Amino acid sequence: MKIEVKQLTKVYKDKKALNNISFSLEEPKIYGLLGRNGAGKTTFMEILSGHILPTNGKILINGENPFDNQKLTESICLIKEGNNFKGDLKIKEILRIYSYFYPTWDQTLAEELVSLYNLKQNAKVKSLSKGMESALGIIVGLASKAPITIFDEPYIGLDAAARKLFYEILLEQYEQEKRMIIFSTHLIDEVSLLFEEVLIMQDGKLLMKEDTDQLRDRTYAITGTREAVEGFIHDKQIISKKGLAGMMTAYVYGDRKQARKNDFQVEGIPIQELMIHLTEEQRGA
Ligand SMILES: Nc1ncnc2c1ncn2[C@@H]1O[C@H](COP(=O)(O)OP(=O)(O)OP(=O)(O)O)[C@@H](O)[C@H]1O
Repeated sequence: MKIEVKQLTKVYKDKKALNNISFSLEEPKIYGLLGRNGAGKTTFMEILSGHILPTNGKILINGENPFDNQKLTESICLIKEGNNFKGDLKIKEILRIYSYFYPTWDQTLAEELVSLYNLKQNAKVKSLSKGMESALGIIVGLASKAPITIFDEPYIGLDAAARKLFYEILLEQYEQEKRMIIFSTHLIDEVSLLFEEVLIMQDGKLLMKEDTDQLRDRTYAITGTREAVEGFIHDKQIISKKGLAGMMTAYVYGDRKQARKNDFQVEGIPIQELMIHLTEEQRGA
């Protein structure tokens, strides 16, 4: 699948939720779509899924507009934070409905996951706890095997063990058959190892789109005495710096070999930290 985002803008009354963004996604990868509250992530995913129209610009999937386009929407599965399913339906009915909708649906996987998550096929959605309802969303997203599967903060109420199970199955399924998975979450530390590429949004703009390994290679954290670190970073591009009791840690762009030569303590920067500091840097600018 090829997703082309061209000068995409969405305005709600006086709020520009998306502000003229352009990029493309071509490979079956696990993409992390990150950003602070209100950055525009959900709006982007809703347009991509063909649920809402942009104000200006467009998204093309394999050259076509996803809005009102069943041929395309049966290749896209969006699992939202909540309210994915009608309350009066039973779990087994939901699985049946989705099996009709998605040509790639895997009923065996769906049933396996229903029992792994201890759900009852005859239970109605309205009788489920928040976590159970999230589990059902995850099951549908995984079993859809849709070539574009989108999870928008899909696990409200799910405990840590249930989330871990989700990551494991997601990865296992992805390894068996690669597809485009777009994953938006605020629990970045937990999932960042799954991401092959990250997209960071800020105030309706795309701040960064980069391969995770490359991002890890071109950023690092150094710690040392304040004087030594200040001396080292004065000609470097800095993401942030923080001093405490005569010591300092700085997040830096560049090749970490030079820092190693200087006997600093050198480490990678967790993606969550990067996201926080990049979006702060931008806000302050
Ligand atoms: N239906 C709507 N009507 C009016 N404003 C909206 C609507 N949907 C979103 N917005 C506004 O557009 C902006 C982007 O919202 P969006 O939900 O896309 O952000 P987000 O990155 O998904 O945020 P979060 O991480 O909090 O879910 C916000 O300022 C939000 O208030």
